[in-house]
Amino acid sequence: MFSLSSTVQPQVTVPLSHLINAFQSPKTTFISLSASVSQNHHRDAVPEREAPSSEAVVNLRDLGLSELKVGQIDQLVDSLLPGFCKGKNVSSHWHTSHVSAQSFFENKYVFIQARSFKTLKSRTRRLQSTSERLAETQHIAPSFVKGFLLRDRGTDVESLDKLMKTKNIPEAHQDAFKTGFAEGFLKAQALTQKTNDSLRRTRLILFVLLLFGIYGLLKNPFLSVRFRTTTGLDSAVDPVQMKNVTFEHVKGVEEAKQELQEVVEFLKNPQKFTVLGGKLPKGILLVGPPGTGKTLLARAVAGEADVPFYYASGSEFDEMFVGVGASRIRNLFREAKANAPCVIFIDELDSVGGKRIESPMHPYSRQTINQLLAEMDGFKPNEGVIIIGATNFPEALDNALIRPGRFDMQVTVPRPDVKGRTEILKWYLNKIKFDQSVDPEIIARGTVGFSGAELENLVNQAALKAAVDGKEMVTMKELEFSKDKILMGPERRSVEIDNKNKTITAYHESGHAIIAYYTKDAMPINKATIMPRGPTLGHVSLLPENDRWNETRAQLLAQMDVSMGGRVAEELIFGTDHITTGASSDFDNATKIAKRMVTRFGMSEKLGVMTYSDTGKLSPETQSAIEQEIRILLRDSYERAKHILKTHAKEHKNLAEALLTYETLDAKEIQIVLEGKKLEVR
Ligand SMILES: Nc1ncnc2c1ncn2[C@@H]1O[C@H](COP(=O)(O)OP(=O)(O)OP(=O)(O)O)[C@@H](O)[C@H]1O
Ligand SMILES: [Zn+2]
Repeated sequence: MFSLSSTVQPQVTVPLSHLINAFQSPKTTFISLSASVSQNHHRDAVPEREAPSSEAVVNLRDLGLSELKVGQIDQLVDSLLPGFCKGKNVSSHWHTSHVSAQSFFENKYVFIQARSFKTLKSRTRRLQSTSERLAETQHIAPSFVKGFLLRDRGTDVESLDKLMKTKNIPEAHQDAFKTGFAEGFLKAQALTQKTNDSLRRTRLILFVLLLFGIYGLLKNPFLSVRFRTTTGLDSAVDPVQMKNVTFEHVKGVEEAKQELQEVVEFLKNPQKFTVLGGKLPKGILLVGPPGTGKTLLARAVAGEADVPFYYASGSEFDEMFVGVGASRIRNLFREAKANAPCVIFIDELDSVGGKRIESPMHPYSRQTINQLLAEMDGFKPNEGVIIIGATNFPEALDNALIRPGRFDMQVTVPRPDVKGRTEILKWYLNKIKFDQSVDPEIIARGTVGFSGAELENLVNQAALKAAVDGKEMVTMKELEFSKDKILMGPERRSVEIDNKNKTITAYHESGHAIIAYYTKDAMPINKATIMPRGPTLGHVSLLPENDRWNETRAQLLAQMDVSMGGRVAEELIFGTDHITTGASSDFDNATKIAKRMVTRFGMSEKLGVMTYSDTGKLSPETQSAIEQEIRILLRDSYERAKHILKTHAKEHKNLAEALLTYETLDAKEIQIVLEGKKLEVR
């Protein structure tokens, strides 16, 4: 690996003013846009309202009986009877004049009607259009208009009657005055009606929106959890039927599946177990690193037995409010017992059942644990409820929880081995389109330590990469790409690396590759690249044939030699004065191996088979003896690497040149180059 010790990360600096502009410009567009929208809206809305109106109508509209003003009456009179008011003193006492017993309608049409009447007819009429009403006025206006006039404004009607008297309107003009007055009133009514209608409509829309809002609030899982948190104690618990998840879906954890098989049998037929007097554990603890399929296994147990599955996460019970966590546990168990046989799964058990009794961050955790313990003690083993807990830190669990009668069965769910990884990769590859040349085992060999979830992610990322590149199928290239991305960070294609550095990197990486290729006990090469990725400028990846449970002395020495290859290449090709800092992580690696060989594996003749755990506490003599041994191992390794590179100088040069041309070479291509053949042009 050619590591980048002091690369300055490119930073994007944007002047503050640019940022402010960037924020303001969309804002202004938005404002101007919304302004234009509202203008349009007005442009549309105004004609609709104004359509049949004229100057007079606008004035008459104000003549709603409740707000009838003397000045306006004058205007009205003036517009209907021009010149009539001129020279006359307008009485300002009309409001207080004596109340006539009859309205002007009664006078005219001799229609006696009780005041304050309100009929359905009148209401419907109000909804009719103004023009229709105007046409009708001649015929039915008396009873209809009167309905409005008399509604509850009797005094005003009488005042109007009086007004005509005080204004001394001549007999001949009185009818015209009255008709004009009635027309104005009707138009005012029509307008008020329209406004009321739209108000009612708006209210209805707002109400419906509010209902939707509340519904959404309750449906949204995040909000509903919050909601439950605050409303308290009656959290709803819904089981999930897990018919579609079975043991078939969980790959590479055969032992765990076997152990859980008997739990499935028990759930399928609890009576069978009771008859024989067998006692099954109440709680099963799944222990393993994140993403290894613990949740999936618990689901599969419920799915295999075809029973309800209750999911809860430990952190859900962890409440700041007294009693809420405990009450949730109570609810969960009550529901489950009512639906036995079933599975309760508590993920992150450590966050509810951890040993943090007096922590101020979790003031009521003790209460919650106690409730959990009480519930677990509270039902009989044959009741048909199985509690499966999952944790990454079993050592953090409260001792009371792992006592017999509670979580008394532990099932380890480890990271998958090479066989398990191959199975998981095959399982997820079958869900996407992949090329026949894809060999899942090669990817499995290069992904030591990956969990099931990480392998699923690897396949998914490869599929995404293939889609982005416009490919029809996923090939090894995409799988390798996503593996490297997960392991070492994304490619840094944008970094401009000058030719000199590129050449150094090419020789450095080829150095590693040559040593790996010509050393008997080294791991086979998988790939060499000079593409910068994460903090490195290039790397060579090696693949163990199998997960290595044990390593031999020869294998450890070979690993050291391969590490040395990079620096040795720099020294041989560019000279001692031009060696670079790029080999630092190679030396870290080699030193670590040498140190473990001496202090832990008993592989140094001088220091024997003794282990030295805390080197700081050793005598100075022993310390220097250890250092001496480590140094010898490293020096010998360096010399071996030098020897190999000198012997294969030609191959070294060819490989470096091929890397400079192609950037990345896979195992086959490296072999072709090292055998002195020509690479096919890609
Ligand atoms: N052994 C496996 N076989 C198939 N798929 C797996 C396996 N392990 C993990 N996965 C995939 O990874 C996802 C996440 O795994 P899961 O949630 O079961 O892990 P977990 O061990 O419960 O993790 P955590 O400890 O973080 O809760 C699963 O939904 C599944 O898609
Ligand atoms: Zn290196």
